[in-house]
Amino acid sequence: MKREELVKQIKSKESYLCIGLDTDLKKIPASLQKFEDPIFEFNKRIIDATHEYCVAYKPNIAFYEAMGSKGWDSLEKTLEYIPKEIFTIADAKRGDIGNTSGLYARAFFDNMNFGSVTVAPYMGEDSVTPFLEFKDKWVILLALTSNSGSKDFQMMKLENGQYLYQEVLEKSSKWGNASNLMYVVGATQATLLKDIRKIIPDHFLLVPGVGAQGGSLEEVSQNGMNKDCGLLVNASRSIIYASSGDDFNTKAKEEAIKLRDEMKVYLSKYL
Ligand SMILES: O=C(O)c1cc(=O)[nH]c(=O)n1[C@@H]1O[C@H](COP(=O)(O)O)[C@@H](O)[C@H]1O
Repeated sequence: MKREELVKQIKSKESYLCIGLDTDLKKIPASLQKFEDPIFEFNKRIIDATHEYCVAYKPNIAFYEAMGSKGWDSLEKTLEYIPKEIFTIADAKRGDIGNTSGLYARAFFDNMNFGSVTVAPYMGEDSVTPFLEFKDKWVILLALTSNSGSKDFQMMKLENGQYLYQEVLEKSSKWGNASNLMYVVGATQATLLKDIRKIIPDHFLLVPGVGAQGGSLEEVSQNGMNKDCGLLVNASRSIIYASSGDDFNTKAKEEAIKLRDEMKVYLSKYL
């Protein structure tokens, strides 16, 4: 997907919501277990109920990989089912020597038709650039993650006085551009978004960590928005498991609408 198409969708839906399809067989209602592919049935109902209110879906690949070949089937069917105008993120956190990264890129961009893939920056430039060679596809590079372990390396002070995550942003922003490279910044790190915007004013940010992890949507929006919105804010569990009963899809819809309504306000206030 081209950047202009993503921005257009955000403006027309008045939403920068990304819904995480972190679908766990143990958490989906008993009534769906009778289907041949309960994971797909669940995702299908979630997509039907929420697609008007979000601009992206992010299946976390771990939830599918954990189920072996059946899980990959559910993932492929889910990807096919997502309406074409919606941005898709393979949350796989890949990255390896260049030759191997090229194969990961083919897996998600050629074999499956994902619009983007999350990539870890740890192995450096040649591990990331193979993902950037695909037209209208995006790399979403981990910069400052939402978990407590982000302190272990990402917040390490370097000799030049910068934190490691700042160095990651500065250096990697030259590998691609604001039309093929985004960054992950956790919603729990919202206070640092103003500083992050000084380094990368134009790039889109994928911001997970509102909902179940407690990040503030208002703080993220106030500190992180740029002239094109520049944000995709993800919520997974708080939407897809808003109810554990058969009304899971209507409850998911309600949660998605709540977030979209809040986003509408912030788009008019901070954009
Ligand atoms: O790359 C991610 O999406 C990601 C990065 C990060 O720093 N923190 C984070 O929670 N995530 C993912 O975002 C989703 C968050 O899920 P919830 O906490 O249920 O909303 C999960 O799929 C995580 O793997």
